[in-house]
Amino acid sequence: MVALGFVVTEFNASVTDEMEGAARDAAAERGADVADVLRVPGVYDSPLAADRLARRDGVDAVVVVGAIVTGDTAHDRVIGDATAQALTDVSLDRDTPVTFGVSGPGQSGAEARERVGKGAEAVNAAVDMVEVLA
Ligand SMILES: Nc1c(NC[C@H](O)[C@H](O)[C@H](O)CO)[nH]c(=O)[nH]c1=O
Ligand SMILES: CC(=O)[C@@H](O)COP(=O)(O)O
Repeated sequence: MVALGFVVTEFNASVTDEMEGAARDAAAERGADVADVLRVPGVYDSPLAADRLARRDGVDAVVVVGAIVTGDTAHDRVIGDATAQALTDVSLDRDTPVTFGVSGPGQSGAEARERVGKGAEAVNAAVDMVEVLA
């Protein structure tokens, strides 16, 4: 059975709670175990938590769940770009799949609600990657 670590972000929690629920459903459908969950304040804070999970014995892949919404500045893009790169680095450094269940940037809160399936997509990608690399 594939063991997943989840990093779930609390910023925009009304959206990320739903994303986590869909991600858990997807894990159950794929027969994967959610072995560990770390909750962090926001997407920007997720790489260190992902790194910790990727180091843990028994975690085959890490799924990051979050939603970045647009404010008045380019802050959302800074968060998205920096985090995507950092999570890629964690995956390559730890030789462990780290999948990106993060919606945005460039979306409103309402648009984020239309994308709550991103967490489930990331679970499917994580299980696929573990199987491909086995
Ligand atoms: N604006 C969003 C954030 N901002 C918070 C950062 O992710 C981070 O927690 C803070 O800068 C402290 O390090 N986070 C999201 O997940 N989504 C956003 O839209
Ligand atoms: C992207 C956000 O939701 C927020 O943290 C930043 O908003 P702003 O660009 O208005 O500072």
